[in-house]
Amino acid sequence: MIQVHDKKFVPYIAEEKLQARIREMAQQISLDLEGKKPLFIAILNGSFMFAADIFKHLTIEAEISFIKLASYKGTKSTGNVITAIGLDEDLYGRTVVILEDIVDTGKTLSQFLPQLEHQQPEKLMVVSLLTKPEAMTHPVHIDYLGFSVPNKFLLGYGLDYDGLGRNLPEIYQLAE
Ligand SMILES: O=P(O)(O)OC[C@H]1O[C@H](OP(=O)(O)OP(=O)(O)O)[C@H](O)[C@@H]1O
Ligand SMILES: Nc1nc2[nH]cnc2c(=O)[nH]1
Repeated sequence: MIQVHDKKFVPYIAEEKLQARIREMAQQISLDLEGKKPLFIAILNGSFMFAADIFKHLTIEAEISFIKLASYKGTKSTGNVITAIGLDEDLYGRTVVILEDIVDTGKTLSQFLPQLEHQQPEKLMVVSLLTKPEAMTHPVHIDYLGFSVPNKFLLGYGLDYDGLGRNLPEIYQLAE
């Protein structure tokens, strides 16, 4: 059990299990997108660790870029997604792969994906380490998923509680 600010969290996904799944996902993506020179777009802040780990296990030619979107404050979605750093790349005709740490309500991606579609990429795919099917109010198709998890607030491996906990190498769940 660990404490961050006022809340207690219990271990949920161990580092070895995370890393093994990420390697499998990278292998599958490499097989499927061979020769496509995909452009990966990681959504900051939360995805920085996942993006780095998955990207280094890819065995194909690929590019990566970053965009900053945010909607969470404390342990709740504000329902208001803001773009804090935009995207410079031209997506026309490209295979574009979004990297997310978590798709929770689906609000962030359901607002962001249409903006990308507008630029007419050849293909637009989503990779997410985590999703919470019970929380999804804005359905988002996930092409490559790490783990499906219950509707409880998670911490660690990029995911924060009011700015803290992102550095934890494993994932924790809010204690009952
Ligand atoms: O599906 P949703 O309910 O929209 O939630 C998913 C979003 O929430 C997290 O970002 P957050 O807004 O917490 O910002 P951060 O990545 O900077 O912590 C996560 O990285 C996703 O982008
Ligand atoms: N830290 C954290 N951020 C999130 N953003 C969307 N869902 C979550 C979650 O469960 N934990």
